[in-house]
Amino acid sequence: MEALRIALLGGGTVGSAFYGLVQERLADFHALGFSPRFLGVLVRDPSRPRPIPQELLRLEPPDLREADVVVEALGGVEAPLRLVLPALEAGIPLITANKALLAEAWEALRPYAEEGLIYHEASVMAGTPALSFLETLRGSRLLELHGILNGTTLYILQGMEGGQSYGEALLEAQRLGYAEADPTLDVAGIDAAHKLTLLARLLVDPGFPFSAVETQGITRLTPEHIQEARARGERVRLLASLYGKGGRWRAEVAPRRLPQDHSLARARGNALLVRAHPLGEVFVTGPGAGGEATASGLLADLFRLLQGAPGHLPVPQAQPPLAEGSPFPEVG
Ligand SMILES: NC(=O)C1=CN([C@@H]2O[C@H](COP(=O)(O)OP(=O)(O)OC[C@H]3O[C@@H](n4cnc5c(N)ncnc54)[C@H](OP(=O)(O)O)[C@@H]3O)[C@@H](O)[C@H]2O)C=CC1
Ligand SMILES: N[C@@H](CC=O)C(=O)O
Repeated sequence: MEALRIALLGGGTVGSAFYGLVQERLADFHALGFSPRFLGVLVRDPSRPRPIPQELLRLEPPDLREADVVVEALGGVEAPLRLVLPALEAGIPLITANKALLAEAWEALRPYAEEGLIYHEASVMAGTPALSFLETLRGSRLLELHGILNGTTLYILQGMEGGQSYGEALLEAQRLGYAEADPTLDVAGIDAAHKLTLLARLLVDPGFPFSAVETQGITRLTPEHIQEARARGERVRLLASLYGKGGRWRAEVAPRRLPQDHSLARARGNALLVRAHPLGEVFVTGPGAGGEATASGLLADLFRLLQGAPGHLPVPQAQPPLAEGSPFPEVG
């Protein structure tokens, strides 16, 4: 049995769930010939209660170059970047759920992603296949993509449809561990824009800039918008859309009106709808936030790594759109 030394950065909602899931799935590691061992778990406040043994908690990161794999669930950009870069330089693979890091620090991380050292299934739609789903679609050319990529805003919009207030629904999403540490990232559409950037790099342009995503959130939506949509037989969802317009890719995050019987409107979880040539239309839906759902995505990546598969590779070169897309109407 080969030892597998894991350095875990972050022991919050996601990091704690990942630690627990590794313990629960020891038999699967053993079946692959590995015995996992945590070198340490980086946190800010070791006195906070969490389901990780106290002796593993670290205020300073363990030496990441002693790890076989670094799993990052800290959040933010600067702090994780400073920690993971030396490990990547040393050729140590990184598994991360941190879409902000990938979206905003791409210039530094791209060479390692192109080497296959970065695994990030959990960064988009948590454990529901989004990146692996889109990788298979590379056999076709993307025509357009529309996704519900943020669980917090979906939860808020569903709550408002059921008569909850915006504030109550947001608090509940935070309690469930769906929201970012700074929930402005969710409600202002920035988290969905981070995720859309990653999907664009995987499918249409390896250098797609985060700044190119036109982003609106749900903060100016009122209960009246939701009720008016319902009266018209529609639902409002925060959609992340990537489509061709005037020969260029447009990436937008905005609240959109969907017919209530549309697959995206009916989805209870996060969802991704893709039209591609010659494949046609494909749709995937499932949980896109929460500790366990995200830990499942991280663990899938760890198994992928142990079985010799590379990380998530950006598309090799930019591809112009084949056709004009048809985004859903915006609200208001
Ligand atoms: N929650 C979710 O549903 C999902 C989250 N993600 C991503 O996963 C990552 C983690 O999210 P989540 O677990 O929810 O966040 P939390 O805030 O619950 O956890 C963050 C963890 O990182 C630690 N931490 C943060 N900054 C530092 C630092 N500078 N130094 C040392 N420790 C630090 C915190 O320590 P302490 O506990 O002491 O405060 C905490 O343990 C984020 O990138 C998020 O976007 C991705 C998909 C879904
Ligand atoms: N805050 C995010 C967590 C998962 O990425 C969300 O609500 O979707």
